[in-house]
Amino acid sequence: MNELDVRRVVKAYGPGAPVLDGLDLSVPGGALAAVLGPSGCGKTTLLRVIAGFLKADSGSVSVAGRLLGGPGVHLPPERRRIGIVPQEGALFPHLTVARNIAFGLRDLGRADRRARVGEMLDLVGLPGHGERMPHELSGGQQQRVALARALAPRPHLVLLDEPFSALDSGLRGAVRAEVRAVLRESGATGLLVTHDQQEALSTADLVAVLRAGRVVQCGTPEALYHRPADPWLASFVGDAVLVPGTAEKGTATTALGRVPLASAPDGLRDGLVLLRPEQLRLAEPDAAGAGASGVVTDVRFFGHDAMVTVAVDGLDRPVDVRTPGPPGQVPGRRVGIRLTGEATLHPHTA
Ligand SMILES: Nc1ncnc2c1ncn2[C@@H]1O[C@H](COP(=O)(O)OP(=O)(O)OP(=O)(O)O)[C@@H](O)[C@H]1O
Repeated sequence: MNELDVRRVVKAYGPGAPVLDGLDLSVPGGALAAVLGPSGCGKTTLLRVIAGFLKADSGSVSVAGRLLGGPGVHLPPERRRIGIVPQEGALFPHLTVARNIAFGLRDLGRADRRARVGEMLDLVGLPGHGERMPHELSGGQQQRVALARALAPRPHLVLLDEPFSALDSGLRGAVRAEVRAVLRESGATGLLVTHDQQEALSTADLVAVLRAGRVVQCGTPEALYHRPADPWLASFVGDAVLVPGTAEKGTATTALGRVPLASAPDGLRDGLVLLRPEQLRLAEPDAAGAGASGVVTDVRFFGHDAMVTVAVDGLDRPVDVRTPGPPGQVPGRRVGIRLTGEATLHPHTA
């Protein structure tokens, strides 16, 4: 199985703090991993180090057990067997779709090249489009051709650098799903760089969040969302409700009620309890099971759901409750709150 292994990679552009500061990242063969982080955190730098366009100051990069960059080793990009799907304008505008896809297949004979281009066009759902010019395709079709071009030489790893950012939002979801399906079918390992949390959570098997030059957490989308390493990360990947609480025997007691803990640092008793707004349910103020009550201060309706802000008795800051469908609430109404699921506990200082 193919596998990407990035070990303790350091990369600085100048005398200041390094952009990558001892970064570790492993991606199992066949998985699609997303590298997610705020603008300027070093995502593109990491991609360029893996691809071989940049040399790391120290550390190593291996793919499929082969050392590509490390002490005394720096293979050029064309010898790394890595495919790249860049942001936009990815295709050579003066070449047909077939010639774009055949670009990395110069080592094959004519007949084999032709056959491989045909296979790739089928794989990305564009059979018969080989003689078109890139400008004759939609944005989504162009990205599929870019993916076909990257996959054609059978790379061990495909790097996707914000490949959906130029697509309008209506098209983005569909193209993402197609790209994911094509990558699965090809069996290639993928690394998708994005600053879009929804994209990372909905598209990737694994999400690695970058901050201050390191991966702060790498896990499945579910683990990242429900067991975030710290409150910053929790807020970065979604909406978070943070309330003070006390832990005892795996359960936290808060002003919102009691909730089982999915994780807590060893020995931590008092801290911040982290929940997602959809774990809070509105109830009648005196309903059985309601752990708290308060007054609705704001209601925002998003169509598929709504966010209801509640000033809870005993809490300094209001909390957000996500409710499905029309909220059926108005500011000023008194409501109860019930907690569901599990929470995580974090130190106050985190
Ligand atoms: N060639 C360069 N020379 C000097 N500094 C650079 C260079 N390239 C990037 N940087 C700096 O390194 C940091 C990380 O940049 P990088 O492009 O890797 O971040 P990113 O996470 O991809 O950001 P974005 O999401 O905005 O694309 C930034 O502070 C950037 O200004």
